[in-house]
Amino acid sequence: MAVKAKLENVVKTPLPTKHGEFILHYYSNTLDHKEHIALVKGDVRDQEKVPVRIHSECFTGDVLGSLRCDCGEQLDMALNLINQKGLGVLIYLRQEGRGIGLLKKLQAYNLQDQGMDTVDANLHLGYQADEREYTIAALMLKDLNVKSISLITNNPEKIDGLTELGINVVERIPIEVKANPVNLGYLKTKANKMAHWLFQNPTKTD
Ligand SMILES: Nc1nc2c(ncn2[C@@H]2O[C@H](COP(=O)(O)OP(=O)(O)OP(=O)(O)O)[C@@H](O)[C@H]2O)c(=O)[nH]1
Ligand SMILES: [Zn+2]
Repeated sequence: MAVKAKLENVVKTPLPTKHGEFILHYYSNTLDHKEHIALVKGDVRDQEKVPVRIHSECFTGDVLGSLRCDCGEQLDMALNLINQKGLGVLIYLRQEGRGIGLLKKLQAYNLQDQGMDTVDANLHLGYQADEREYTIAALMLKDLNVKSISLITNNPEKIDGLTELGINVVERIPIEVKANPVNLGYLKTKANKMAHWLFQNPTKTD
């Protein structure tokens, strides 16, 4: 696929975090002009099977600790995993609400409180279940010169999307957090309607 967007690695700076030391790479781009970030651990250049997490922004989960979803815990888990391995990349993509934005996601939450699931709420608002795409993530991985990746995900669409964009995904690392009473229905919908690899270990179901 021909990608016309231009991406520039504008700033790199060390970032010590509670999960360990990373180098933060700030990117600008001509596709959506948003501030996408890569947190890089170790020298990933020309490496095979680099652990990569592509995290989609979730203000409510990542910043506020919302229990409605699994995003915040997945973010912590992914950074810990990459730190432990001493090598890897966490890409923080500004695709809030599976690409529909914060306002629409909050409206979707209200629809879910009226009985819709996370997929039907998106459809009701006039969107696809998932509006995300991964061109910018693929360009960032190309800029970082990783040869092949082990993608940290439960989402088959992410693997397909990146592969179509020319990223060599050679392995998957699961990232399943323990469900809580608030997000259990949401996670079951992701498993049943969005084909996420969740609840596959019988000891993890309710
Ligand atoms: N529209 C909408 N977006 C949501 C909802 N709950 C979480 N999100 C967003 O979903 C995105 C995260 O998607 P997930 O499906 O949890 O995870 P994923 O990144 O596709 O898959 P994994 O790699 O397996 O974690 C973030 O952008 C969240 O803001 C919801 O009910 N509706
Ligand atoms: Zn979330």
